[in-house]
Amino acid sequence: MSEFAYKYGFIGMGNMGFAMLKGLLQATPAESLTFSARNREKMAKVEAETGVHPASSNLECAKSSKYLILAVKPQQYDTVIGEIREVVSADQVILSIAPGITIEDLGKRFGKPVRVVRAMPNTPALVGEGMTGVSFEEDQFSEKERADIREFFCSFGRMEIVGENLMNAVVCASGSSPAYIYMIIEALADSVVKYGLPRASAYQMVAQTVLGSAKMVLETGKHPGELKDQVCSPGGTTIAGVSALEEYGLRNALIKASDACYEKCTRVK
Ligand SMILES: NC(=O)C1=CN([C@@H]2O[C@H](COP(=O)(O)OP(=O)(O)OC[C@H]3O[C@@H](n4cnc5c(N)ncnc54)[C@H](OP(=O)(O)O)[C@@H]3O)[C@@H](O)[C@H]2O)C=CC1
Ligand SMILES: O=C(O)[C@@H]1CCC=N1
Repeated sequence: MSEFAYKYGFIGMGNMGFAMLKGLLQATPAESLTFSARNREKMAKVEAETGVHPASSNLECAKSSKYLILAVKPQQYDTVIGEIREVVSADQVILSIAPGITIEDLGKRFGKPVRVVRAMPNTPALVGEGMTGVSFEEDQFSEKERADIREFFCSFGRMEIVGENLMNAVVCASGSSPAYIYMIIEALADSVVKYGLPRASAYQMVAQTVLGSAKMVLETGKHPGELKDQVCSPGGTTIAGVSALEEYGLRNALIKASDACYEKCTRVK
């Protein structure tokens, strides 16, 4: 019997905490989960929607959870750690999802031996299609804990273990990039509303196309360039569009987005 009342405890229940919680609930009973945040009204709403009981405080959440997920903004880390430091023990596992905060840095902030898993999930976790890059020192965790860590992240999508030196790149690849994809969906929809397609149809057609195209990459294993070529009939409509995208710098715009995102990761405090 575990000494902890809950298997997973979330501190912070905003966009990312809630997305992970909802995904997790597909595979985990509500009774094994808890959470804390600041706003009592919002917490009551989450409880009503999910059946997950909130803890009375961050301290209570930290004390009672085997796996403690820090789902607050990086700027809140020191406040939260200050509140929970005394009750966190090396028997627990801290899951940190903030960009730019290293495992070593987190250890220093706790000022005592803690075991940390550093991860970068994304909001599609809400619909079970998350993508999480995960980094941890394997030998610090038991076989059961490693299985639990995998089960946690897989409950709301795919996960891949990466070296910690690649975590900033993961932020660019999957943590932040859903925002870019939504911008592309919005812009592409605008571009066809211009030609008379009703807005609702435009979002549905474009979003389903993004979903289908992503599935093609994941399930055929073909190079994205090859899949693109299959759409481009010689002298056809698509190559005319592709040519315009090259002229206006789509590829370079995305590369520059990752440069800016990566650079920002190195400056998170
Ligand atoms: N949003 C995203 O796409 C992704 C975010 N992340 C990371 O996840 C973390 C959370 O981000 P996100 O969910 O977007 O942020 P939100 O602002 O949506 O949520 C933050 C949550 O933290 C709570 N909170 C703030 N201060 C405290 C405190 N002192 N004690 C307890 N709870 C507190 C807030 O509670 P209340 O509302 O009650 O004030 C809120 O529930 C960040 O580190 C972020 O970088 C990682 C990957 C993707
Ligand atoms: O924008 C941010 O800082 C967070 C981290 C990744 C996605 N959202």
